[in-house]
Amino acid sequence: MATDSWALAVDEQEAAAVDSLSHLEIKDEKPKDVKLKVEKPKDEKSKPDVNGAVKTDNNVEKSEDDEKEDKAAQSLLNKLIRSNLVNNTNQVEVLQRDPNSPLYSVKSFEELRLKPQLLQGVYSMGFNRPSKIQETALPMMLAEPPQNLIAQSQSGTGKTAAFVLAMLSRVDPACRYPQCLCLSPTYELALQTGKVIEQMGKFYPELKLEYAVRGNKLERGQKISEHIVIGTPGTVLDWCSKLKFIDPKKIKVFVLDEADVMIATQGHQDQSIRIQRMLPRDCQMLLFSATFEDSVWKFAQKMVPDPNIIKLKREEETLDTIKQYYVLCNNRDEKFQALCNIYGAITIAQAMIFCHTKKTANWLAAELSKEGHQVALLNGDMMVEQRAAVIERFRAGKEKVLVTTNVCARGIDVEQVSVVINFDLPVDKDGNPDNETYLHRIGRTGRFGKRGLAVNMVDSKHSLNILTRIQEHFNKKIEKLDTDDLDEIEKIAN
Ligand SMILES: Nc1ncnc2c1ncn2[C@@H]1O[C@H](COP(=O)(O)OP(=O)(O)OP(=O)(O)O)[C@@H](O)[C@H]1O
Repeated sequence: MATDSWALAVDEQEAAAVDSLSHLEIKDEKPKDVKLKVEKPKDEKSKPDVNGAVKTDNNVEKSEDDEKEDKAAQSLLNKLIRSNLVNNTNQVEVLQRDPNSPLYSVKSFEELRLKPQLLQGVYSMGFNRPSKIQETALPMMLAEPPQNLIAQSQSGTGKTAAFVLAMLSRVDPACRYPQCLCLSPTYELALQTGKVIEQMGKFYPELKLEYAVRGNKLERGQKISEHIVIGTPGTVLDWCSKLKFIDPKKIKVFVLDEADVMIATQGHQDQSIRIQRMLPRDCQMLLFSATFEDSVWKFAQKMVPDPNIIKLKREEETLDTIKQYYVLCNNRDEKFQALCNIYGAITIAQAMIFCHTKKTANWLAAELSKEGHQVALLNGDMMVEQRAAVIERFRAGKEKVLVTTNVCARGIDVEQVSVVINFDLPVDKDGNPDNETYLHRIGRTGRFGKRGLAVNMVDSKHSLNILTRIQEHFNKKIEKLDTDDLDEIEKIAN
């Protein structure tokens, strides 16, 4: 990788996000600081929290920006802690624009007839064969004439790698202007995708990439010669319209990534639509989302005319292999005592403990540490990179207990964790049982049908009512456990 904007070594990923920005002029900020910031939309009223800490206390009513920050932070966290594909055995659902044309799917990257330098890039990333979603999405994205695509599949199933490969395949390096434009909801997510472009394009040094992100100030009147531009909607819109750094009429591929995160901010939706309207009719439009609720679908339809649609359902989680218990307590201290009794009676390899607020999580982590446990704490005040580091340590077994609020740990797979303790039961913002979160905390996918143990702490009539409703919802008995009876606790472990 010979150029300044591409000069990244694959094995120096951590330094890469900073390095890749080193050519950018960041006003009033050292480039090193920039990486840690969570991008705020331009219209946001300034908050005291300028260090990018993502405030995510569960019991605080969320503004639109908070919602978006949660989603964007979660998405970034997932990317930072993931090194492999998330496996999925579900069938891909395909809706073709032209149902009469044959549906191609590939089992190898060779079948795609990629340029050799791209195939080399793919293999150098350790990809042996296309992921489930890639099998169908890649032939569609690379077909001639180009076809539009809306694709939805869970985080970690290979969407980013797929559209990056599509963009790299379509670029003509001889034409020194932007031909592919990719929108990401935040600065950090744009950098993450940029890294994938850089890795996959490692053996294609003629291709150049530019980041259209806040802080990258180019000279007025300048035209960008890089082939691929990745950025956030506000800056990309400025570059396409007011500043005219990019000629949108020359864009051949337009990617909108993380549509579900994007739509959490009305401003971003509007900007994305305005950008889309500037593009030529024959521009290939590709939209990706990890989830597909109605709002995402409506937005997707506005953005992508005549699309093919690909969906890959999440693998179903089930409670079938989980033993569920509840413990009756009167207050927080009794809950803590019950927890200590459980730890005293059975050997727990690794456990995750969920609290409702970060205050409780902080308190509980401190108390457990005093008892001599090695405790990891995920707290809503931590920056995403710090959270990722905590999760990595926990995964590596450096700590045996992870105390967290839900917001910090949503979507983190807990395969190796056999015990989950709901120190507080999951409730939504109206105080009703949050069944989905309950399932995600303790459920196991069929394939990993390992046995697990879940203990729910109940400390009031209200929480007993929540528990009863959760039990009814899943139609699975949650047994009462007397934590003063050591023999009884021992039995549950067998
Ligand atoms: N064909 C493949 N073979 C092996 N690993 C792959 C393949 N495709 C992608 N990966 C790896 O799997 C992980 C997830 O891929 P990717 O980031 O593309 O998923 P995603 O669906 O875009 O996730 P998100 O929704 O979080 O952006 C990454 O570590 C990526 O390098």
